[in-house]
Amino acid sequence: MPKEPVIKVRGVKKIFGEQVVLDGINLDVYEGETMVVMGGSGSGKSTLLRIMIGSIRPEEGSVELFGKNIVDLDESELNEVRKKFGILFQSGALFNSMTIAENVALPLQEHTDLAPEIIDIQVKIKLELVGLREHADKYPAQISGGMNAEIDQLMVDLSKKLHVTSIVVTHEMDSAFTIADRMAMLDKGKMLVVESREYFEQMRDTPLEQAKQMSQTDQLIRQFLRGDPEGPITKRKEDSSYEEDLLGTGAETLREKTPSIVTTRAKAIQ
Ligand SMILES: Nc1ncnc2c1ncn2[C@@H]1O[C@H](COP(=O)(O)OP(=O)(O)OP(=O)(O)O)[C@@H](O)[C@H]1O
Repeated sequence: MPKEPVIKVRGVKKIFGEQVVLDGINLDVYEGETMVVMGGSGSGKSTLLRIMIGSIRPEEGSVELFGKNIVDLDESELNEVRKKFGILFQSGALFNSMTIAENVALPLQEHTDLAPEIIDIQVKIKLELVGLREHADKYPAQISGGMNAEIDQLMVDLSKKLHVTSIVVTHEMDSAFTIADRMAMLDKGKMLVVESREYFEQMRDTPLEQAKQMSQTDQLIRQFLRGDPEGPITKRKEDSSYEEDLLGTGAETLREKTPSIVTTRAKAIQ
């Protein structure tokens, strides 16, 4: 594995309103590896991903993609960098009124000067790579059913064949363990741990008696991976007030604001 990462996140901090959603995040992703980002609901996974693709800017820190800090780029410079990577949404994000082949051709038509016959060939190659060449003229709705289970294997195959670098956010643990080379776990806006898949497998498979000797962090990771009802995550929830549990770190802020909201409403009623 080369020393320099293709994606280098350093000291990223993101604040929404008064809530610190990401706090000093560091992450390196190396060429050809699949990095799975995990974490509880609201831990900041989507926000981190959105910062990494330049769709939102952090208050602090840098994100280097292919050696370029994208945090300082303007929209047209960002679009140049964006040509080097793809974004796949859970829902597919395909144009439903266009065939599969037309969907794949679109970015090539929009962003390159390639002749139509070259684009045709490229589309066929791309579809063959993902096992969809025979479905080229179908519409997205005609092929979506039953494809989900194949996506994991597809990612593993493509990563091997093309040496693609991937960052995946998922809640599905089976999927995470199938595709990941390394995994990163976010917890309440902080990067808890970035480790090999084997490390996380070891955490997940540690028997309860042995797990009791582990650090709080390892026990938290173990509970998260196993989805166990008991453990440090549950304890933390039980120890927090209902308000904190409901509103997270924003609870304090909202509490401060509540009187003014109430006042405004009262005034409106009068
Ligand atoms: N545009 C926004 N404005 C205000 N708060 C936001 C915004 N986007 C995200 N947040 C808040 O930031 C926190 C982290 O959200 P984020 O969506 O990154 O979490 P997540 O780990 O992806 O969660 P999930 O697994 O539920 O999708 C949450 O408290 C969320 O409410």
